Amino acid sequence: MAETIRVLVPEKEVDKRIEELGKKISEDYAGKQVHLICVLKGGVFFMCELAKRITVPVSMDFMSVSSYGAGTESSGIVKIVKDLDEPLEGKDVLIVEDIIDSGRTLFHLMKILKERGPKSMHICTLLDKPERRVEDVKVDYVGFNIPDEFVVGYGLDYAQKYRNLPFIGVVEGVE
Ligand SMILES: O=P(O)(O)OC[C@H]1O[C@H](OP(=O)(O)OP(=O)(O)O)[C@H](O)[C@@H]1O
Ligand code: HPA
Repeated sequence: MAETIRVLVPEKEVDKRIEELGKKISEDYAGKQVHLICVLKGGVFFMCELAKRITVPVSMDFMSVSSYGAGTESSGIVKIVKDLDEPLEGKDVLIVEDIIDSGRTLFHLMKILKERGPKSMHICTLLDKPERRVEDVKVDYVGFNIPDEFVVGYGLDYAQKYRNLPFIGVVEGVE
């Protein structure tokens, strides 16, 4: 059977939720500058849309990480493939992710970034799969809690495809 995509969260709902998150973040960071960190590649679509809806001053940086594999299951111990350009010292940092699944990536990434002396560090994710959590990470802003299904769109890929879909979909018809 050919793979197909079933819509899980339509574009309008995603847009509306990002608007709400932008408003809440703008309230919570009133009087401050928020330093957004995008975890590439998946986080890029969400971060751009979110940043447009934040009304306090915003700065942005990007990093790319890969997990050290341990057999078939990723260990989540992250290796920095592309580091941030700017130091984090004294900044109010908000890490922006497309999805938190096992929590391993963020658990290890937070440890590395906290050592760089940010004034504060919080997490914002478009999607959260709480059922899949292995590492305990405190997530401050969540777009949608979703069931344990493999999703694509809005930055998320299946074999590097579908990142450009403007909605969240579930891949069907694959083994
Ligand atoms: O909570 P976890 O189980 O660690 O999974 C979440 C991580 O997996 C995805 O990245 P991926 O490695 O697929 O890279 P990509 O963003 O470049 O697609 C996602 O963007 C998170 O970084
Ligand atoms: O459901 C998912 N889809 C795409 N990438 C992912 N990385 C962790 N979970 C997912």
